Amino acid sequence: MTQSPTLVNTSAPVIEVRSVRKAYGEKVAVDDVSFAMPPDAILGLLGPNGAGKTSLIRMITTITAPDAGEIYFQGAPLNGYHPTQIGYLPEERGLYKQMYVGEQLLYLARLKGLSTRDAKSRAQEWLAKFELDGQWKKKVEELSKGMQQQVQFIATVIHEPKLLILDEPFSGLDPVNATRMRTEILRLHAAGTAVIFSTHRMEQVEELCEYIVLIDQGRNILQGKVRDIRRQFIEHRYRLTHPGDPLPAALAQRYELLNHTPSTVDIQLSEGEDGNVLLRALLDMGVHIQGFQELLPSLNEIFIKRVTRLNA
Ligand SMILES: Nc1ncnc2c1ncn2[C@@H]1O[C@H](COP(=O)(O)OP(=O)(O)OP(=O)(O)O)[C@@H](O)[C@H]1O
Repeated sequence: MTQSPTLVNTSAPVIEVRSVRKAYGEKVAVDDVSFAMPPDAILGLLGPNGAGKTSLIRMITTITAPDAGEIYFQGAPLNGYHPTQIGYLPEERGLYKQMYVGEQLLYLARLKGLSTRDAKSRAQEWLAKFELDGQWKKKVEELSKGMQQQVQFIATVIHEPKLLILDEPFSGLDPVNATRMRTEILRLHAAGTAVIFSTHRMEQVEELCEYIVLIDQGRNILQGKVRDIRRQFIEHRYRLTHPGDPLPAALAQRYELLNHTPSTVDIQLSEGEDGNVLLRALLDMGVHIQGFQELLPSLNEIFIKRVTRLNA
């Protein structure tokens, strides 16, 4: 039964997961996971296959309940009202293939508490945004896979949820439609919607997410701001871009050089050595510097490093 909203604390984390555990028989899928998601954040929920991400999302959306621990939504214990504040696009798409697109959107929007009138006008508006306005009377099975995905995205956002949970939202979309969906997600976020974004595509996470939670084998192994995490994994490496002339021999004698290309080389410093001192040394050696940049590890490198280290 849907419960009425409890007191909403808009400065509280939109979702707070406290020591949550979930097992399926002997298999512990989520093991003592805790994190708090700042209001209006875009948070990347990451982890290798089988890490427990879907199990966690299913608890946040109240599809299943934790065996232990608590989940809070805007400061209140998760209850039957909260699903109306959440939009979830699961990785397995789940539209009724035989239903007409318009009818389906109205049905799903009504389930989320919209009046028929609002549901209809919003469905028409959203379909027009995705250039699907001619599809109202088509059966879902008559649409391409990418179009079905866009219709399901519309069903996920039509009730203007406070929290959007998107599992691989861009998979199967061509670049134009992926860009269109990304624009709509960012527009919703700018209007105050918090987003949990689950994907294996790290470049998308770097582009969209300010925060990440990384889970592996059911446990939360890394969390925080992407910027801070990248700094934590800093490797004291600098990329020099030069015109392609041979580099002075003294450079290779003094420093470890990596990843040569005709016009770049990465220079490894040891811990405690200063990038500014390196820059000065390059100038003193007469190197023609076209570019000089500290290399921060990518999320992909951090993911592989953390996950393989723990599984070794
Ligand atoms: N209904 C279930 N019954 C038994 N085991 C399950 C069930 N659902 C998930 N599991 C197991 O729990 C673990 C976590 O699965 P989950 O689907 O949450 O991972 P995931 O991080 O979403 O993986 P992926 O990235 O591959 O989608 C896996 O070992 C999986 O086999």
